[in-house]
Amino acid sequence: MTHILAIDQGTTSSRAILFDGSLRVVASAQEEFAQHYPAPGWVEHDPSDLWSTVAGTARAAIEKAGIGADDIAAIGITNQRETTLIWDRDTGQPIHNAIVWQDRRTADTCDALRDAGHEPMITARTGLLLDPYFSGTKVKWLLDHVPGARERAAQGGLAFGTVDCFLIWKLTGGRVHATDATNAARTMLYNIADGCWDADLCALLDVPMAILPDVRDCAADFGVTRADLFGREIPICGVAGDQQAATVGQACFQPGMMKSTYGTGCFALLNTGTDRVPSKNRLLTTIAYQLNGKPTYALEGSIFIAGAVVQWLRDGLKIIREARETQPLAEQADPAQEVVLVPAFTGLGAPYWRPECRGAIYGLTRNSGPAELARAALESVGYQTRDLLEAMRADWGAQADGVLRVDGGMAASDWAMQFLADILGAPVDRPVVTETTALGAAYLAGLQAGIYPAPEDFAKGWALERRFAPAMDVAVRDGKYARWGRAVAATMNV
Ligand SMILES: Nc1ncnc2c1ncn2[C@@H]1O[C@H](COP(=O)(O)OP(=O)(O)O)[C@@H](O)[C@H]1O
Ligand SMILES: O=P(O)(O)OC[C@H](O)CO
Repeated sequence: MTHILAIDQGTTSSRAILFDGSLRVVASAQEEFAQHYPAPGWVEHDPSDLWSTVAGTARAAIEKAGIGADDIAAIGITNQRETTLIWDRDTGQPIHNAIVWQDRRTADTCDALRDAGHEPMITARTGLLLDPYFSGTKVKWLLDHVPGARERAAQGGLAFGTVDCFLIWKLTGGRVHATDATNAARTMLYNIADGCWDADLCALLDVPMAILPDVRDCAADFGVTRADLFGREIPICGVAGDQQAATVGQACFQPGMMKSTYGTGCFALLNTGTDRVPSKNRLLTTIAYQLNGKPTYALEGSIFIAGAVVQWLRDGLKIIREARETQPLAEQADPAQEVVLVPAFTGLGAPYWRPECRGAIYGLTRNSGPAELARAALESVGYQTRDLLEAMRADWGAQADGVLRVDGGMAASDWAMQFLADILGAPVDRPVVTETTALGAAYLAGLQAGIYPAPEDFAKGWALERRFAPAMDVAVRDGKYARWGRAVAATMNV
């Protein structure tokens, strides 16, 4: 029993990756699933798609590896965060589609809570800002809108969970209703200072506490799978939200260490140790991981559009066929043109939090073409990251170690990573293993199962593939960043 199965349930696909006893990838499988947009700004997932792609990819990875369930010591789960499900405890049937983190349907509820003066209390207790992004208002929406849900919840017949919690329920055949502290921290119902569900917040959002799951450490006992799923009961030993799992996978265990993951969006986390740092610059305060009952905190900056801007070049503008074509295009771009793209396609996230904002392009000339747009798209990801790091520096001073560890699909772009280092004026480190999210989940499970070493020793195994050192002239960097700042300000004023 020397392998760990990591389940990574993401926004657009589910992945299963098998790691061996030395944390090497042995086999993996991935499956995309449908996105549902029932109304403008609404995003849903069919819970049966989440479950079938997880079960299917897990079985496929095991088969590819040519091992048996007996060789798997434990399962680690990592997941898209905040996405909200409610199901019937008796039948296991979800009462509605999952409401996805990107969904904006509860914007009015958030506005009403803000107008009533509740935001400072919510932020002080949860570390979050009032935004439809988080689960709390989505739970309220489901209970308010699904016929009979409130009555059934009052009788104790319903269970709420984020995706990890739903998968644990399904994997254990309804025997375990539990989540981990990192996922609980994204619900807007969990008090990160006291480490418990907050009765006042639940009352404010009209959420009966009987529907809430048990909250456990990231490396803990989450029960065993149904024997019929993989041929044997396998213990579930590790759980963390995907950005927190990436923080673990990047071995950012020391205060001051930072990672940024470039997938569809970009999420940067700065480890602040045992300090629960309140942000004065509209970042989130969250739990990076929780081991042995002790939370380690982080400041988080969340950007909703990163790799998605490259998808837009491909699927919207159709000026590239594949994401990697952005690199040669950016290299060809006319240095004299200063095209700036503000990719606020779904509003602006941290540190602006302007859900109503929409994207804009500045500085077009008759000579502007695909090359200049591709460069502006890649640059926009660097600028947005600098916005986050400026806010982190302001919140936490010079204690940050100044090096940014990167991962995610877009970290494959050398051009984007070099620009990132240039515009940050700081080194950007890309590790050998960029599947850090699954690695983090596997590590947490293996730690609990006793087959992986303590965090200090795991951190020694982190290997650098390439460091991108800043090479841009300081005056050029400052000029470009100032121009970005003016472009964002103009976009917010439209
Ligand atoms: N070589 C590349 N250059 C630029 N962007 C890339 C490159 N490779 C992948 N991407 C972008 O990375 C994203 C995919 O990363 P991934 O980590 O798989 O995302 P997610 O888990 O959010 O689906 C896509 O948005 C894609 O446009
Ligand atoms: O599924 P991803 O990788 O897009 O990550 C989504 C985040 O967890 C949302 O907070």
